[in-house]
Amino acid sequence: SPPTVIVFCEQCGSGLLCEMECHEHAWPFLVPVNTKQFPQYKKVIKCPMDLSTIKRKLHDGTYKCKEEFASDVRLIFSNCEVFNEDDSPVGRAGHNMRQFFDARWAQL
Ligand SMILES: Cc1ncccc1N[C@H]1CCCS(=O)(=O)C1
Repeated sequence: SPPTVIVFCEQCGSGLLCEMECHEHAWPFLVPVNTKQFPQYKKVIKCPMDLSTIKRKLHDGTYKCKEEFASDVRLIFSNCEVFNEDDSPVGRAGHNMRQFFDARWAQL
């Protein structure tokens, strides 16, 4: 990736990812959803995404631009809205984390 993207990934992406990983409401999104625990998930959610996968992609230099990083983050939250009721622990965590991300992203 071009230097600007590398700088973003190292300085902002990884920092923002860290802030999300340690966020109080990140617990549902830290690792891929366990499809043995949630057998329907694989069928319903065509593009699973989670924070550990984004971390690996960031580290591997997969993101060509910071918007690609942002769209994977937002994919976590859109998947969450598809599978979880708004008024559920995971559903509420998803809304909370999306609001956190949107606010931090706007500050970059
Ligand atoms: C993000 C998500 N969407 C749908 C179902 C489950 C999850 N996350 C799980 C992660 C492990 C703990 S849990 O099993 O309570 C919730």
